[in-house]
Amino acid sequence: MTSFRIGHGFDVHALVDGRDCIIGGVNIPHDQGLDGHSDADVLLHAICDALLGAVALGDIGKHFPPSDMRYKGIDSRQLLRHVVALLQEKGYVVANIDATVICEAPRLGPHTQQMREHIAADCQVAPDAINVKATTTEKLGFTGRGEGIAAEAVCLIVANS
Ligand SMILES: Nc1ccn([C@@H]2O[C@H](COP(=O)(O)O)[C@@H](O)[C@H]2O)c(=O)n1
Ligand SMILES: C[C@@]1(CO)OP(=O)(O)OP(=O)(O)OC[C@H]1O
Repeated sequence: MTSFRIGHGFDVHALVDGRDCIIGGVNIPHDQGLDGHSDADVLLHAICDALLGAVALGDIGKHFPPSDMRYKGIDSRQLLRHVVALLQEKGYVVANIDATVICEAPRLGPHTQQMREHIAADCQVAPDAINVKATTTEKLGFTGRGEGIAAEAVCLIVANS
């Protein structure tokens, strides 16, 4: 019988002056960027947590501690590729991922296709196995006030044998 597992991830990073706004591996033009120990790619972090959750391997902070200087400023695509390798060691491959980025600004619609292509390449799947959505919170809450950006992701993984 084919073995499937699901996972869920959620992440938030603050919007601050003087940082790049990197989401889904795309550097998006914006007057502020995301703060963090790494490049603070909130979408890729939610996806890493979903994949780690699916194989019961904890979370991103366990594998890449923010106290470890090896991860300072790291491109989160490297973290995602490492997580996918861990999945493969456990005998699983990605079936599909669906994710939502939550922010008032910047507008993400023009960039979601490129995000999908990056995520698909890093997960070694076709782009149509990856979906990236964007929503505002109608100016409500910390995302609505532009204080930060949140992302959620769910994934399905399948045993590769
Ligand atoms: N940062 C964002 C937020 C939203 N979008 C797109 O706008 C649509 C409407 O957003 P609502 O919050 O009013 O539902 C949404 O479906 C996205 O396509 C965006 O591009 N960037
Ligand atoms: C990605 C890591 C890497 O040190 O740092 P941050 O960029 O601070 O991101 P976070 O989503 O808080 O996850 C923790 C860390 O694993």
